[in-house]
Amino acid sequence: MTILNDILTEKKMEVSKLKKDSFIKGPEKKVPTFKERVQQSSHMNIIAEIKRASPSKGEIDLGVDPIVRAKQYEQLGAAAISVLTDEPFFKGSMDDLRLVREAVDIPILCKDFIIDPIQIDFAKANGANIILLIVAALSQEELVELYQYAKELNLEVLIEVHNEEEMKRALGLNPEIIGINNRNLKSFDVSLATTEKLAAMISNADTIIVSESGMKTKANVELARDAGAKAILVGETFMLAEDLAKKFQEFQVDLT
Ligand SMILES: O=P(O)(O)OC[C@@H](O)[C@@H](O)c1c[nH]c2ccccc12
Repeated sequence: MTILNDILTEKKMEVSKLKKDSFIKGPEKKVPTFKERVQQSSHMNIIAEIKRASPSKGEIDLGVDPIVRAKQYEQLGAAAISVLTDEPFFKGSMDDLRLVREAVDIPILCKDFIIDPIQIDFAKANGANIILLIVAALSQEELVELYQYAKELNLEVLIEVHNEEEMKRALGLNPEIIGINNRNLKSFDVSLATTEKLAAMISNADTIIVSESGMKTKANVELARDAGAKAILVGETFMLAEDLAKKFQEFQVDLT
């Protein structure tokens, strides 16, 4: 059993308990899209993550105040904020997402393992603007269905891939945003060569490439940029940074 299988088993149980008519909808906020933010910026676009814990790292910062942290990220110029909402493995919650929604006016990514449309409704009700679809967790049919459903709800979709086969499947949707995860979900090993290898498969210059996971140094970010990434997704390094502002600025490398 891989960790992804464990997570998906748990997720199925969670989904079976969700009921559409029980959602309390927060007020809708008009914020720019992630795509617009990327198109208007000349430096590396940062999706800054609120990550309390993870299966690979264990506890990172269980007690983080999501409101304070989200405001910091926004002030530092984040293009978007990623909020992990999975509870069993990442210690996040939809409450975190809702609090962040109230605190900031930039797009928010609901970072979870989505396997059912009801989770997309739930994410939207709590203020998400972007959802994550992990190709490795879905059949092609499920991927297409969930992608279209999210689009109908006016959400942006980050389609995440780890290998060539998944990239081919993702490209079949002609998506606007593709996330390349540098972390191998089975071994947890991180290799930025994944971004280099998979970004080369994308021929549509309008596709926004997000290099995800394992960004630790400015050189890592430059490598992702040189491979074609216009955005990076950063969790651990920001959560553990002694000087967040300094780290953040270091990662906002020039794209031109
Ligand atoms: O903490 P890191 O190494 O900077 O990684 C952030 C993000 O890419 C990672 O949290 C992530 C990428 N894809 C995911 C899917 C589910 C949960 C988590 C993730």
